[in-house]
Amino acid sequence: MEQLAEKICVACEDNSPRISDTEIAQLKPQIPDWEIVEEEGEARLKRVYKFHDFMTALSFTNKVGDKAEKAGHHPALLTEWGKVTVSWWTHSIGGLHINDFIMAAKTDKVAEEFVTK
Ligand SMILES: C[C@H](O)[C@H](O)[C@H]1CNC2=NC(N)=NC(=O)C2=N1
Repeated sequence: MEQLAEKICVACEDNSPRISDTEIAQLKPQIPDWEIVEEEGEARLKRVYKFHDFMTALSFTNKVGDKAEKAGHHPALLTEWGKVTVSWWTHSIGGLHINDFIMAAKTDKVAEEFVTK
């Protein structure tokens, strides 16, 4: 099974394909704690990470931000005391692309470096 967290985001254009239901069924088990939610009429991947304080949450946020900038694919990040809500979707196609699944898996890897609760 291809490991999502090891994959690299592909360039994404307006006409890139959304991820298929078959691919979602295959790949979702690698990111079990992520939910697929509908927001503003678009499917998004969303997960809340919990931390023991604000600065740890902020540090996690920055690390995810660095990964995003390097990958050229950017999440919505909501940093609060003790928690960060991360959402991934692909603006250019108004929904989910394989890149979002790759970045969700990479986000889980970043979280492994932190003490979460
Ligand atoms: C030109 C630039 O690469 C694009 O605008 C990228 C930037 N980061 C992005 N991030 C996300 N999540 N979706 C996009 O469609 C997207 N587009």
